Amino acid sequence: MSFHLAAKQGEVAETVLLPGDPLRAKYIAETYLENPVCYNQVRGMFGYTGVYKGKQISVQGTGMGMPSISIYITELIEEYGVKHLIRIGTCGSIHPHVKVMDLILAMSASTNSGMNHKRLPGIDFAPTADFDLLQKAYKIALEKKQSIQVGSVFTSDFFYELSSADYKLLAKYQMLAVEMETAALYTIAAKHGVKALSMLTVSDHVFTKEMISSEQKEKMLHDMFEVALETAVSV
Ligand SMILES: O=P(O)(O)O[C@H]1O[C@H](CO)[C@@H](O)[C@H]1O
Ligand SMILES: O=c1cc[nH]c(=O)[nH]1
Repeated sequence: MSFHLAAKQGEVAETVLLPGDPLRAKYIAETYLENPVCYNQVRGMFGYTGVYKGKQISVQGTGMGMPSISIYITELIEEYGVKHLIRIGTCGSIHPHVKVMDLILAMSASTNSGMNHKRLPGIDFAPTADFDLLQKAYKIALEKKQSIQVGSVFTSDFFYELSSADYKLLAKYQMLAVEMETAALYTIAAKHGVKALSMLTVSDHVFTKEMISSEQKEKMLHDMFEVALETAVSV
């Protein structure tokens, strides 16, 4: 057991999918994995391990925001030896070229969080995806004819406080979308020399206020889960 995870040694796979919503973790395990075993229910943050196409895969909820995901991925890496971490999240488009329902593969993540200034004093660290995972996921998403965007995202501590002017400035610098965890994932993966990728379904557009319907969301999340699972078995 670690502080926030009830798994015993050997119960977590080397490759873990990471949705923010713990119920999404439960859904993925029960829908896509053979013989799923729930290893964590502490704080309702479900974690499961099962088999996909012959390979052990885990799926672990992370909660929302950098502090929450930081706790889970630190314990997954340090206590359970996880080597590949693939976030499967949602995000809001801030860019004219990025439509709702697109799949974003986040090459890098800027942030307004102060965590990395504390971690790396005097440095503006550039949290970056693992290239091997990124190119594998890109190839798989292309084969599945998904509408893919590859680029930089913005990881925000705020869901509500940013203004239109803030979002416009981010878009001017070619940030495609906002979400709340990727910068922490990439930073902590880099610290431990393990591989990480964040893939994000665009659930809404910050400027147009367009949102995907629940049926569209189900389909788009399904498409993203398949890309994530295929990527997971390819590493
Ligand atoms: O859908 P998830 O993975 O939770 O990701 C996004 O949704 C949450 C906000 O609603 C934040 O966690 C944000 O990053
Ligand atoms: O963090 C998020 C996630 C989805 N949509 C947003 O606008 N922000």
